[in-house]
Amino acid sequence: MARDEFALIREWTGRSYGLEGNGVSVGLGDDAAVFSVAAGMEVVACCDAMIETVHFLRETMSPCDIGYKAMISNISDIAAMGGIPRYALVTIGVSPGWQADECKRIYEGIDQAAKLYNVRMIGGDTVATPDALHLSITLLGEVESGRALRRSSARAGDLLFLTGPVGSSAAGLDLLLSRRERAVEPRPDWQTLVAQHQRPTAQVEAGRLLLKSGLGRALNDISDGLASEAWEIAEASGCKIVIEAERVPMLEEMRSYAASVGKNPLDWAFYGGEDYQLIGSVPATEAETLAAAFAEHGLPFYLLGTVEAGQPGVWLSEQGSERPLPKAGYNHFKDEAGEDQNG
Ligand SMILES: Nc1ncnc2c1ncn2[C@@H]1O[C@H](COP(=O)(O)OP(=O)(O)O)[C@@H](O)[C@H]1O
Ligand SMILES: Cc1ncc(C[n+]2csc(CCOP(=O)(O)OP(=O)(O)O)c2C)c(N)n1
Ligand SMILES: [Mg+2]
Ligand SMILES: [Mg+2]
Ligand SMILES: [Mg+2]
Repeated sequence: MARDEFALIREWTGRSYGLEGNGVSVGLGDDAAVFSVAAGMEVVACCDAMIETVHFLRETMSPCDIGYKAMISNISDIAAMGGIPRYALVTIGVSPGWQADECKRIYEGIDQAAKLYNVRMIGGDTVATPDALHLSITLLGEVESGRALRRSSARAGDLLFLTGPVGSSAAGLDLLLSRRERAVEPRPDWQTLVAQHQRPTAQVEAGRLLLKSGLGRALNDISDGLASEAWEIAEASGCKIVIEAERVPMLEEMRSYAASVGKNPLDWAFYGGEDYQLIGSVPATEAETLAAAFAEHGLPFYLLGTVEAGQPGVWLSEQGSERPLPKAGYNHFKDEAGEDQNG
């Protein structure tokens, strides 16, 4: 890409360049951005990256999808704190083989998600990388002082809930990756699964409802799989979590695709990841009120288990018996057999 770095930044970030107002006193285009938060609010900040070959391949995601999903994974982490996403800082590492036009489309994806969730890009960094495309976003948001929803807040006597179906993204990825060797045409309704993988949604409205209603306790977003995120809550809160297998919400399209490839759909639900639904806990006495509040806002809400006193861990209740649910999920430094690749 024989082009000038500064001209490229102008081209890719065009709509955000120099934008001020609405809490931003210095926007994109200076050494750093300057913004303020409203009285009574704190800043909530997170950072997630997407790397070619690890988070996407050219054949699984278009440039626009890459930008969009990188924003969603960050917006989802703000949602999981009960916060309001506000400002984004975007770092792109461009490797040989990626054209300026493709990078522009990555920024179009970023822009689409930003518009949908009311986020403003206020800066970033542009660098060359030797091997694969890197996209890293830092997202800044606001949350009512002292009220962020933590992973450590689950208590014995709570019920466990989910804001939507899980396993769809992993099924969509499986569909995309097995495209070449598949003998039969995929069913048209399975396209929903591909869309869940490429263009997930972040549950900001649900996170805000949980915080504002005062009914939500622990909260976490599902990036590495239901099992892994439930384990994080159990360990941070010092509680035993029991998940009822038959209550785990899964799309009908996901079940039918899993059946067609001889896969147990629960494996994708527990260990797939990238669903960006929220998993949390609510005091059992408040669960009905919370379910009604979700229904009133037209938001899905599924109860799927209990939080109990006991050794921190996650158990699966299936056909009347309980067994430990392995603490597995997507892990950057382990292979599929669970071996640590770094020794
Ligand atoms: N390289 C790092 N340097 C500093 N903090 C990190 C790093 N990687 C992760 N963290 C922090 O560790 C925590 C867990 O990160 P992660 O598992 O990626 O969360 P999530 O799955 O919600 O995105 C977060 O507080 C995150 O900010
Ligand atoms: C080509 C390809 N292979 C595998 C995956 C699956 N995958 C990659 S990263 C990941 C987990 C989420 O990423 P991570 O960086 O751990 O996000 P975080 O938990 O920090 O939000 C999953 C399920 C994918 N999306 N694309
Ligand atoms: Mg992360
Ligand atoms: Mg998270
Ligand atoms: Mg994350």
